[in-house]
Amino acid sequence: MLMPSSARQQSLVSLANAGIRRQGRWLVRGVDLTLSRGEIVTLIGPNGAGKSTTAKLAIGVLRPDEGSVQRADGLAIGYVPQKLSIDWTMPLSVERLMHLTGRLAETDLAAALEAVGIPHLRKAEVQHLSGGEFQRALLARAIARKPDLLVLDEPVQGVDFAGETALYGLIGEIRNRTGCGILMISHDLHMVMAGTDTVVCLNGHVCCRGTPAAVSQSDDYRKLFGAPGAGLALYTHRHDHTHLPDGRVLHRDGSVTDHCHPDDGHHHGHPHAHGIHDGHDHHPGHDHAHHDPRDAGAGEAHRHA
Ligand SMILES: Nc1ncnc2c1ncn2[C@@H]1O[C@H](COP(=O)(O)OP(=O)(O)OP(=O)(O)O)[C@@H](O)[C@H]1O
Repeated sequence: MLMPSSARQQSLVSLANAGIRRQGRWLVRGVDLTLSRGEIVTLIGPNGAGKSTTAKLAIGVLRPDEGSVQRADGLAIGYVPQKLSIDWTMPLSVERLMHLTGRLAETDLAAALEAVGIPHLRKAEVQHLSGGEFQRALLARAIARKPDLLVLDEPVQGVDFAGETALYGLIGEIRNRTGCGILMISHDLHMVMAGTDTVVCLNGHVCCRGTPAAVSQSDDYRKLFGAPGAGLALYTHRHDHTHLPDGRVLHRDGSVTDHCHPDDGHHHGHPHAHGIHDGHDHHPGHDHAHHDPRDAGAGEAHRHA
């Protein structure tokens, strides 16, 4: 599934004026959306805006009552739903969770757990996993079948800010490595991963769309979320250095120092991103106090031990 450059623009799924009506009410209507190989599209919108419904339309769980949905022939889909119907009173290992949606070859199961960084949790009980570990297990299950299209409904739910960054990094890596297209759902723009190509803001209909930065500036987005969108600086800033596992810092010019430089674009009061582009790894001794990025002028305070 490596991505030849010619295949990059291949459309995987396309919704045209799609709508779903239930009990006399349109849950979503007039949705136009195209997702290509190698692309990350994130649906945002308030509760009940129709994000999950739109994702279900895209993967074919729901058929449109209006408009059309086209999928590439033989499209393999990996889906991580928002909610799972699991009997939490029954013991369930990660390995069995992986097989629940269909028997997996041993090599694919092992490779998927390795890819999401939890091979050691193979026999662990799902009930005992942390939020981040559980999301990784679900991601492993979805990628084990080598999907062309990965649909992730709130993949960072129950995960703290640092875990969220790591998960988004992982999702970006999966996209880069496999070339799959990714349709993600988030509640709000501040949760959107840095590598998102297009944000589609839903509120029963498509209220606006564009790059994360463009959407943050749109009047429709601001009306809907009542936020100034200042937090989007968070997603556009790129680090020019990487924290090595031993705590030292590798700079873009190849030099290695014990600490960050004050002008590294990484310090107090500086709008700051963690994303798939920045190669920024967290490590002990690098403390972060995250402000709510929806606050105007929000940044991130760092304390380097
Ligand atoms: N089968 C159904 N019958 C009737 N109404 C439904 C059905 N499925 C969903 N809805 C309603 O459609 C609306 C959109 O639901 P959906 O789950 O797509 O929203 P969402 O944007 O994903 O919300 P959230 O952020 O809360 O997960 C909601 O008001 C929901 O109650």
